[in-house]
Amino acid sequence: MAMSPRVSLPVATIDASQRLIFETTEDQDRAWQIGVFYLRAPRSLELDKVRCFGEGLSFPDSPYREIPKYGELEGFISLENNQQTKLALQRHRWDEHYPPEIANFGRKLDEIGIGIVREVFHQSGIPEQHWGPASGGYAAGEGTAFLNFVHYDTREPDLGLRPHTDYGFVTILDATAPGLQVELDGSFVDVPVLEGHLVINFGEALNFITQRSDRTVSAIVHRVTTQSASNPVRHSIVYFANPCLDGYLQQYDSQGRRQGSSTVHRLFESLEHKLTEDN
Ligand SMILES: O=C(O)CCC(=O)C(=O)O
Ligand SMILES: [Fe+2]
Repeated sequence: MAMSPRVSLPVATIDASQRLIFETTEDQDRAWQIGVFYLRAPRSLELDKVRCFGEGLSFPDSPYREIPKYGELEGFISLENNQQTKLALQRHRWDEHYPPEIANFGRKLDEIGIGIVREVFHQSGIPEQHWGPASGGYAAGEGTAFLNFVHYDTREPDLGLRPHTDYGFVTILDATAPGLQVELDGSFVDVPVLEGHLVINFGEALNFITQRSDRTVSAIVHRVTTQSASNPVRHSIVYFANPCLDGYLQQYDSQGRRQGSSTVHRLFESLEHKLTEDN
């Protein structure tokens, strides 16, 4: 297979007060502009243990494969026309179906996700009283979130995951092997696994709610290359920070004036078709 160029991404950390810090303002500018960066993983996450849990799900006899489907988006799902197979659950079901340490891990990712979204709002100039309503509750600790455990079915010839942007605000990704690529200047480049770091990318809903503010973030197009049985096995832990799915998103400017809104359904529907339709 032809090698793709590798990208060098900005690196951020989360400080003790859950604020997102970049080494330089240029790094932060680039993260906002391209919509993706690395985040040093806080040690308290105990990623190794959570990775083990995810690996267990790829075995055919895993009891987690019996978790029922809740609608289209939750449960044990094999995505059509993609190799991606996943157990996906929204926050309000974590305690019912995940072991306590996994549900707690999800809540630690909630804190990170909220910290990142709040930093985006800080930079946007949107007055703080609007952050909750603008984000369908997410910035105020509501909204919803998915904690998904993903693997790639190498018996299928498809791409691991077709090119797409994520729907929500922020995606937090931990992957064990190469395969993720992002689109920069019209071509796909590899995002190497950086030990001890998560990959963060911004989604469409965050782009939408910052569009009329002082600082808009981009939602980056990304994909996962076709995984074959001879590749190192790619497992990933994916957390999606989302608005309440039945709610609204609001666009505010830095004067606190409402400039536009959308139902979450309307924004997400258009994106779903792009990912799974055969074309
Ligand atoms: O598995 C990965 O690395 C990427 C997953 C992803 O992009 C997604 O689920 O939206
Ligand atoms: Fe994605």
